[in-house]
Amino acid sequence: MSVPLTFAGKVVVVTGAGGGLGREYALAFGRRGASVVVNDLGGDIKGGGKSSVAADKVVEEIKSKGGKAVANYDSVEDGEKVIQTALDSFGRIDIVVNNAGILRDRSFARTSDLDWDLIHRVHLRGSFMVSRAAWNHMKNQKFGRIIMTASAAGIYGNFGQANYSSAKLGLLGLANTLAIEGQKYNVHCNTIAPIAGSRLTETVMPPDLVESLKAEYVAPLVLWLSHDQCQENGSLFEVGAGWIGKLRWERSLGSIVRKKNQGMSPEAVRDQWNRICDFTNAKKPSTITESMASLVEVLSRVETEEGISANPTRGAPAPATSPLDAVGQKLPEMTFSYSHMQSILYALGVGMSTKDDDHLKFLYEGHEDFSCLPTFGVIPSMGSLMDGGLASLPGLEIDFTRLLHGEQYLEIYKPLPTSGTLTSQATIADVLDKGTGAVILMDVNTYSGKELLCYNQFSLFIVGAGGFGGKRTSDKSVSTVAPPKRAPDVVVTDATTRDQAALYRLSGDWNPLHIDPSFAAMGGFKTPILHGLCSFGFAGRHVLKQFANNDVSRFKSIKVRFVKPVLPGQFLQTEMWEEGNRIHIECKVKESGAVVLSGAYVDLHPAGDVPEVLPEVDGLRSELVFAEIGRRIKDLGVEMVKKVNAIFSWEITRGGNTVSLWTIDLKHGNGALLKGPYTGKADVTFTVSDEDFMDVVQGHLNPQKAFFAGKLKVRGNIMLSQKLEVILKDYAKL
Ligand SMILES: CCCCCCC[C@@H](O)CC(=O)SCCNC(=O)CCNC(=O)[C@H](O)C(C)(C)COP(=O)(O)OP(=O)(O)OC[C@H]1O[C@@H](n2cnc3c(N)ncnc32)[C@H](O)[C@@H]1OP(=O)(O)O
Repeated sequence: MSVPLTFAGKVVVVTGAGGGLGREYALAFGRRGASVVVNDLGGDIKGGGKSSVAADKVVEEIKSKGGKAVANYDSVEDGEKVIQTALDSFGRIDIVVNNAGILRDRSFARTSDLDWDLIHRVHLRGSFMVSRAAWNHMKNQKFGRIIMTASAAGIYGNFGQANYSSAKLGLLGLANTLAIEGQKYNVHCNTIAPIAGSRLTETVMPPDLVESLKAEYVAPLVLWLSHDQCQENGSLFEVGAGWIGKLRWERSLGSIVRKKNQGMSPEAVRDQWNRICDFTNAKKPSTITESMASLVEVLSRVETEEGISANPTRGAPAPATSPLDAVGQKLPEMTFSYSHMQSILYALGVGMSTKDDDHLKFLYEGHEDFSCLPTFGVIPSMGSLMDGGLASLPGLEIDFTRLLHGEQYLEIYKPLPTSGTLTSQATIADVLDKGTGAVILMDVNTYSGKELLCYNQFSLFIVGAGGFGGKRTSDKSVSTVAPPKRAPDVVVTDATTRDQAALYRLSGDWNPLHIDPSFAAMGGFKTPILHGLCSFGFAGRHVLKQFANNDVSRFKSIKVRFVKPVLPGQFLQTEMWEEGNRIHIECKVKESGAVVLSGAYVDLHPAGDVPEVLPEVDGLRSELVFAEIGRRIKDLGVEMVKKVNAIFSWEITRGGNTVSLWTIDLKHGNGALLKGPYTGKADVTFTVSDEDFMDVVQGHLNPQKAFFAGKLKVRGNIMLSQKLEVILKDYAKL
């Protein structure tokens, strides 16, 4: 048996409680133990006259059944007096039911100033005055329930009720805001649109319909919404004849009607009208944040895309897409030109300072060893990605207020130049469904000319976008690694400044989340948060200094997971464990002790070990070749075969003749690249265009470079053993 809802100890004010719905509410509250203030001015339905009779009768009725009640005869416009009665009689106020109302129906053309003002004063201003008088009492006692009474006339409009409709829907707006402001004080405000046979409805409905719309079929909803067990807040209900339904907003997906850097024309609006009004796949924003978020997303799309031409099927509903559609998609090539200024700006952005002597090599272009920080490797693709490249992919309808940087892996193949022009190619490697969010894995290769300089794996966490039916893990993801279970070998504490994010963003991550308080609020943050890659840069340089003496050529790779946001101005504490050439990292916010970077590590090249440079390859390392080949083969979706083969080879052919054959023996050390005649069967064959072929044989074009540049094409069957793949992965970890 369910426990009855009681209101013992609670004090309720019901306005307009002399009859109809208000009377029913007052009686019901009285029966269930509440102390009731029965407010009624005793006027007629048009707002004329004044009498205490109506309220007194209801008070007597409540008392006669053993309840507690007092009458109040003030106008709701004197809200203070109404609430004062509750305070004087019962010492507190817990619940306000704004019910009082009058009608002055007129067709719009005949509505006088008085008709308009009177209705607004009683309904809208009256509810405001009574609620405001109760508000602070409710806030202070951390409990309050307010009911607003709207009407179907307000929601849908009704002939002859322009004044009433507008006041009634005004009440909904008032309630929505009170719900937000009261939430954290447990002061809830909901709105009902009752359809009940009352003095008001009698004037517009036939008597038999009025009969079935009894006030007693509305009161139970009011009581439930007023109870402390009920957590509903900011909602609107239609109720009548024993039926209750909840209402919400629905918004069409809409359409972008302008192009980047162009104005917006009424013709474009006309041409997109069907799409604008099409409710297929409609959204249901329930907060201003949700509503704004899609606008932000639209803005970012306008900046990158095509606008109208993005919707080739004019007038047709947008096709349903899934995040999984994005897997394997490549983004347009990105070009990034920079001078020493960007290198220096980045170094400042991740906390370098001239107060540390050994930072000068990163801050002064005249320094004899002027260098670019290795973690700058995340920057060349950042601007283009943030400019909307990512959002342009099918299936990735990213709500940017919900995008958090989840993880980052960066591998450097050659120290980054302090200036230059680099190109980057990005591919969506996978999309994961983490339940609480979606994770987008994006692989980015950055080249200087044809030379691969670095590889990034961005892992982007879209909060709330999970549940689309994707897989939870991916073999494409570079894993985090837990630190050893012992005290760290080195701990460095470093201050971020209040303007750290404002400075860091100048390096290309323009996400407003890090600077704009209102955007941050949309993402649920009290203040803008620091870029994940800024803390990443701090941690990276801590390792570089402590374990590699700031020698950038020793920095091989870095992986981090961002587990909690950092606020600009907080202290970062980087704990480091040395395990051979791997330095494990965990980063905390010193003030709170909260771990912010976890499972992180930096891999260093051994001291004194010049990275192995293949004679023919001009700077490319053999394991990189493996990793790249592995990635490319996987990209081709080749079926795995059980054949285990430690020799991986490919040949360059022309006219069916093998001209050059390259073999990688995975058994040998770091994977030496062997050149020479190979008598066995080649597992992989690549072909090359005549032009490129000539360049290769004449020594102008290195085969590996041609391969990376996509000039060597795969031909024939490719067989890749599982063992080989495992080995390739192991190489990636070296
Ligand atoms: C477009 C251009 C590219 C560049 C984009 C750059 C954008 C930048 O401007 C944006 C930023 O810099 S944001 C600032 C940096 N990031 C952060 O502060 C995020 C901090 N992390 C969090 O808040 C939570 O971990 C959070 C919210 C991420 C996850 O927390 P929960 O939802 O509570 O998840 P939880 O219950 O702990 O775990 C659920 C599953 O998700 C996995 N997971 C958790 N944290 C993850 C993370 N950080 N990255 C990836 N996966 C993560 C968990 O492992 C778990 O999955 P499983 O059960 O399979 O293990």
